[in-house]
Amino acid sequence: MNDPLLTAKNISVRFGGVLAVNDVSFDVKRGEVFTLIGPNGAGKTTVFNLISRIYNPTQGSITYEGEELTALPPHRIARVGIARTFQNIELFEHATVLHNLLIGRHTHRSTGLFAEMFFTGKVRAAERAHREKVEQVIDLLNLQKARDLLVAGLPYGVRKVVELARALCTEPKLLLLDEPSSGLNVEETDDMAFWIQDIKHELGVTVLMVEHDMTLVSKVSDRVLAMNQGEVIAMGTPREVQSHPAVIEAYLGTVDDVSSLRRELAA
Ligand SMILES: Nc1ncnc2c1ncn2[C@@H]1O[C@H](COP(=O)(O)OP(=O)(O)OP(=O)(O)O)[C@@H](O)[C@H]1O
Repeated sequence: MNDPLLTAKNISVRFGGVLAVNDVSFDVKRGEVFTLIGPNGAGKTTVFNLISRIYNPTQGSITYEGEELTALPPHRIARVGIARTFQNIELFEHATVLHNLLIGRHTHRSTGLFAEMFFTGKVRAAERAHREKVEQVIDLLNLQKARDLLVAGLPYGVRKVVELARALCTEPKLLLLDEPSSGLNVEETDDMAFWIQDIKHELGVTVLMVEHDMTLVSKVSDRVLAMNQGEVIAMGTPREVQSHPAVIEAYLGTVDDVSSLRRELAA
């Protein structure tokens, strides 16, 4: 658990005149849930998008399993074992849950076009393996009842779990979760916390997430990094970070976030 899977060193990102991320360093250890928090505009999404290769850093380096991640084009990240979910769910709405999950397996396809056209033994065996993996994920996230339903007809909370399932079907080492609780009610957020803990304990997947809901953050995170105005202001356990004076100060003015912090501290 102490071995870093990902290391960000002195990363900065500038968008024109805005320094969105300013000299940020951290590492994510294998097997942990590492969470980025901070008020709006703190730079969390920008850091997240650097790791999922949507942006390039203006300065600094990010290594993943010892290799420079910033040299990798965005379409290659799934191949090295990085999967992500989106704040606004991105699924094929008019396909079933099962089909969405099978699509999530495409990074593991190693059979050629000729073999696929003639559905050779190798293709049949690969197809069976893909289905088995998908069924395992369906069982893990308790999606049996939804497996043959169209995504378009599912409640929002279930779609969020399907998106998580699709990311897991790629068999990631690092799972990037972009605000997993956004749009969920309290009960669904509790379920999400349960799935994240299960993913960590059952599958040993390392999780890096951006999250606003402090209850979820406290429940699932091993370590938390707090940012404000592009800079790191605190890092440590959820409790250490939430009671850090710089964090409390950064949240002042965003009343909802402060009350949520206080509720957590009082708990
Ligand atoms: N593509 C972009 N072009 C220009 N400025 C950007 C871009 N993306 C982010 N920014 C700016 O960078 C800063 C950090 O934004 P970022 O979205 O990373 O913050 P955040 O912590 O994720 O906020 P939120 O919680 O509101 O999503 C903000 O000032 C934002 O306006």
